Amino acid sequence: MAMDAVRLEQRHGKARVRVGRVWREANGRHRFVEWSVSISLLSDCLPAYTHGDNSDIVATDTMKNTVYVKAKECKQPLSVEDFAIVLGKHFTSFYQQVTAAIINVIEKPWERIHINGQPHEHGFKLGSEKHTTEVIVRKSGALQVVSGVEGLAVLKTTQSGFEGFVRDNFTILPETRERMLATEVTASWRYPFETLSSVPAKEFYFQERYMDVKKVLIETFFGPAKGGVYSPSVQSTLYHMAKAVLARFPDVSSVKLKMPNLHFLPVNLSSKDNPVIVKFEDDVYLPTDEPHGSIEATLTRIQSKM
Ligand SMILES: O=c1[nH]c(=O)c2[nH]c(=O)[nH]c2[nH]1
Repeated sequence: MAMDAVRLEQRHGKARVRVGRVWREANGRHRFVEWSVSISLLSDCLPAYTHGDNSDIVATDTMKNTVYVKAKECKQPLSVEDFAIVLGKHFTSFYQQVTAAIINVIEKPWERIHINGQPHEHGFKLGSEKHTTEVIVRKSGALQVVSGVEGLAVLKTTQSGFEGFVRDNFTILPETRERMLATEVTASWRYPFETLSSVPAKEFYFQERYMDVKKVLIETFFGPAKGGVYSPSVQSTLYHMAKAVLARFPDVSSVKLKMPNLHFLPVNLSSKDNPVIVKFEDDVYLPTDEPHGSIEATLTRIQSKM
């Protein structure tokens, strides 16, 4: 049977290239990062798919090696975004057939250890949430930079409720103004820079922005240290968090938040003989993350240019 005409869309790359990089400062202090780098190249290499002709293929093994070469060449500490840009520039300028490079980097949260309040010269411990980025570099110099945080687990023991939702024959969830609220935030935010040359030259620009965005997300989730802030739903809290980021940072053009609702269920225990073994009084909960609510939204500035 003759086949209809087909269209082939393709990309190839190397996923999860792990690299650690130490920078040794003259004063004895070491800087350290651990990255997991994923590369995807867009290139005109259709003959490899259709005719077994690999002559235009950049080997994914070569892409892996490039990560180590570029890590070595970076003589100063840099952010995941800047490293992704270095790689993206390389692949799109070095290879004639590569039209775009999509680079994802996840940084492991190694944090400098403190001994008796003193920052250690070369000791680190693993923290929790991870700094992520996705950078797309095109041969033309067009650029897209998205930064993010992954695994930011937060919980508050009160100041959360859920009322006024649809009730039907299948609904058993009681309305409440008193519950726990727990989530593991995955956030990503997009910068308005559209070309390589418009990226701010300021050292650690992306790293600082990452710290600042995280701070705003956390402060908005919790509210003031005394009293906090009431959350009528995960949706509402998510929206306020995203809005706070856009309001505070003119150089962020959109924010995407994923906030699973990690339920803490009230515990009531009874038996045939003993109707009240444990009565729930906002004190004993069953933590569960399966199933969980899945709530996500993207908030975009309408005028996204600075
Ligand atoms: O904040 C919440 N949003 C929901 O959409 C939802 N659905 C649900 O069962 N509990 C909750 N809580």
